[in-house]
Amino acid sequence: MEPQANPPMTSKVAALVVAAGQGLRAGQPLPKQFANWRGKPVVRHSVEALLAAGVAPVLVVIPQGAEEIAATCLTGLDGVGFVTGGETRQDSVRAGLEALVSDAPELVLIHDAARPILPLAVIERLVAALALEAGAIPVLPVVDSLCHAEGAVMGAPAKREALRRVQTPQAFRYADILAAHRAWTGATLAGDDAQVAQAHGLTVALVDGDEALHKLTYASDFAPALPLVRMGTGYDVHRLEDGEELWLCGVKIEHHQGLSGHSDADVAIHALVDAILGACARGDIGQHFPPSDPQWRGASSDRFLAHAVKLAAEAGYGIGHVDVTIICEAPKIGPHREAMRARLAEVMGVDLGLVSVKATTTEKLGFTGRGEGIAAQAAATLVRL
Ligand SMILES: Nc1ccn([C@@H]2O[C@H](COP(=O)(O)OP(=O)(O)OP(=O)(O)O)[C@@H](O)[C@H]2O)c(=O)n1
Ligand SMILES: C[C@](O)(CO)[C@H](O)COP(=O)(O)O
Repeated sequence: MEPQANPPMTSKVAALVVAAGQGLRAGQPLPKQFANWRGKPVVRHSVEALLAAGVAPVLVVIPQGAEEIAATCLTGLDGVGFVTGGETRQDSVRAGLEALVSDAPELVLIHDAARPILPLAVIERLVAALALEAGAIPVLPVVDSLCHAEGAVMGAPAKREALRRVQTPQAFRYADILAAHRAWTGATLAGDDAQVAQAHGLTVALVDGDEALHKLTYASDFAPALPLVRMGTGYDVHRLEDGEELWLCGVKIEHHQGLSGHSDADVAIHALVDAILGACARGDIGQHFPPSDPQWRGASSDRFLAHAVKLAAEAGYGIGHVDVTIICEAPKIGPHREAMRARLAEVMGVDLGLVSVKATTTEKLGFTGRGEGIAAQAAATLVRL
């Protein structure tokens, strides 16, 4: 028989979603499969994906006594049934397979509820592979080098080229995997259903997995998703006075007056610091470096900028770009622009191309127009590291 390249998803494919664990490592207030993740209960994500793929029935294997919470998590979904699981994952899968006996589907997908994102393409690859083999599993290559551990020291190196990370769903011809589970006599538990199948003499095909199938295991997996890009703005004003130095964007400029105020009164850096702090929601410059604190009197503003970049990095972000606008009648900023860009880039540790410095006047209007002070505004984008 010719192998079917891309068989249509029909009711010949059933699914077991194993959701009977305790989720202890995830440290959630309730078993992780019922906890909320990216807007809905963990288990609901993959059940919806299976139903949308045309898989039926979808049996969800749940802990003893969890019918109510499971029903709440999956409310409104047709074609879903519940089965009580066992003490181990293997027991839970076995219970689910036995519950499918009367349906006797041709194929079955066995999936961890703890892997919420289930791409349709993976399901299609698995089902296609079952045209040739009794089982199929999604796998990913290993990117790190590998070694065995001998206590706290390194044992023999392992060849990563020959190894794969195994995900779920794992797909099988139903009759074969049921027989394999029934026949399991291993002294220890199998790592997954593919190992049960292999022990029964079945051949298991490898298909491409997907990083999106990541298994939620630890509390950190439940942390809110950080946006890819964040944006902040800053604005500052300092008074021009006789007898003061003029520092703008970390560059000292010869001028008949200088700016007075917090630190070296580098109004442009202050606006930029607030833009970066704003982008990572870490308050403003005055919170981190209070003007009342004598240690900042006359201090170089470079250190505030370096600190803001460090706080952004601690929040998981690097500088995407910065754009500073200096608002004054004098001095002329143009002759200093490149030195300013270079200094900001150096302090922030970023490429020059990510730094923009601009200037404008207010047509002699207002305090900047009258030369009483200089204002600056800044925008910064942060990108997830
Ligand atoms: N007796 C069990 C144990 C696990 N599972 C399911 O198997 C999947 C993979 O297991 P794992 O991530 O280890 O989940 P838990 O066993 O719940 O986690 P922990 O070990 O942290 O308690 C999960 O969807 C889990 O609900 C199950 O159905 N029955
Ligand atoms: C089935 C599995 O998800 C495949 O990678 C994995 O073996 C489950 O292991 P766990 O220890 O039950 O999380």
